[in-house]
Amino acid sequence: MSTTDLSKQHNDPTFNSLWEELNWRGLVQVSTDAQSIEDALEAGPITYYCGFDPTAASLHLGHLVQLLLLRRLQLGGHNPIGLVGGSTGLIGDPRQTSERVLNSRETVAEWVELLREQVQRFLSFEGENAARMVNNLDWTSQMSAIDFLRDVGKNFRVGTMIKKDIVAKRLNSDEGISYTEFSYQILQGMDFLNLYREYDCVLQTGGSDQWGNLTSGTELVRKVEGAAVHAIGTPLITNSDGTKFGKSEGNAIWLNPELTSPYAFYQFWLNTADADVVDRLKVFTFRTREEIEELGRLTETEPYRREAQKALAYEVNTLVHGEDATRKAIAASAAVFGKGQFSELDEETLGMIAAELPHAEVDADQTSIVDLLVATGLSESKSAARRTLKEGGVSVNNHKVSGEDATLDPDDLLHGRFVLLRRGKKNLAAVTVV
Ligand SMILES: N[C@@H](Cc1ccc(O)cc1)C(=O)O
Repeated sequence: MSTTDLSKQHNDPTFNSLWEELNWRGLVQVSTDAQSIEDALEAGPITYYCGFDPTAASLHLGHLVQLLLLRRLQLGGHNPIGLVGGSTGLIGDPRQTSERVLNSRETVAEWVELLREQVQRFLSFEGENAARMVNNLDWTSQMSAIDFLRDVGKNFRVGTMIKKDIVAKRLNSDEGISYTEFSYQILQGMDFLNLYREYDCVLQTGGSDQWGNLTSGTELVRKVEGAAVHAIGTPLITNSDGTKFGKSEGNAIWLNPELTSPYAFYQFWLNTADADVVDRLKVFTFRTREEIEELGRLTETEPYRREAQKALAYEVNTLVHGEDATRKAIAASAAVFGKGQFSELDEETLGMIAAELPHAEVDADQTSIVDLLVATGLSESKSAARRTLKEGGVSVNNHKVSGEDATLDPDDLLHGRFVLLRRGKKNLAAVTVV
């Protein structure tokens, strides 16, 4: 990922407080005492943290809500701590469904480093409230089992632990829950205590599904230190039509451009439903209330212009992949929708497009358009392909071709290997010549 210029973002000065803005953006689903949090945020810089577990080689869209919340609080003058879960990643936060498979220590350590880089991009490490990165393996790897049970475990009541939402669900499932995953909440609680002691950290943020773990920390700090610390749980993002947010054809949308290309990422946001786009702008961009309300009005009066979706896709893509990648993604989208030239795109961008389309690999001597229409699946048969060609419904790189025996020109091979074939207005496929 490239570096984003974070200095361009700011909180909206029209709100009475940062807390009010977070609520307007719909970022607070659940929290410890709201008034105390608002007061603490107003009283002066506080230190807060959010943790990320290495369960994969990249963070995904669910994490982006947290990354941007970290950023919003830092823009408000507060001191962020980004935590990577070098130890918690070895244990596994219980999921509702089933026990996790343990990953090797090497894999977890590798992923920790990849995540650390991703988290860092959303924080500023300069100025008075410079961010800090920590790894919870640093305060757990040397701890003995005896110390853990005597010093930490004594503060946890099993009765309380089994009432936590996800633990309760797992306990009542056929599969049950291992002692390992059951202990997870103690580790996360210990993190908060440690960060409270070390850095005076008084707020933890996370998804609302983290509520059990968040309160494990606030309760531990209260018990051991007699201090009131806070937690904010953000809502799970849902699509208004009931489909799952953050997936494209069942696949997760990753922040790593090698796992989800900036082009696919841009498309994902561009496809946001009218009914959801205002909510997404609130959560995933730094647009002001006024700007978002205006985009909401445009969505109502002129939905076909998709101004809100374009603003959303532009901004989120820029936040995650940088301005240059976004410009290329926009040019690529224009070409895909027949409003721009494929020949103007660079090789990498064409590769991203090809990866998202029906696709055929052919030899250099296979130049018959009829054959290519069939190979890519754009036409069901050679006779169907001939018919479409005769009707003038086929284009190569957005240029109409005609004649049943049309063939590819060497010039048609973009960057020596890509051809974009279109049938009708909407059906696009890629051919790579190997
Ligand atoms: N449990 C969090 C990650 C986390 C780990 C350690 C912490 O101290 C905080 C958060 C999650 O799965 O998303």
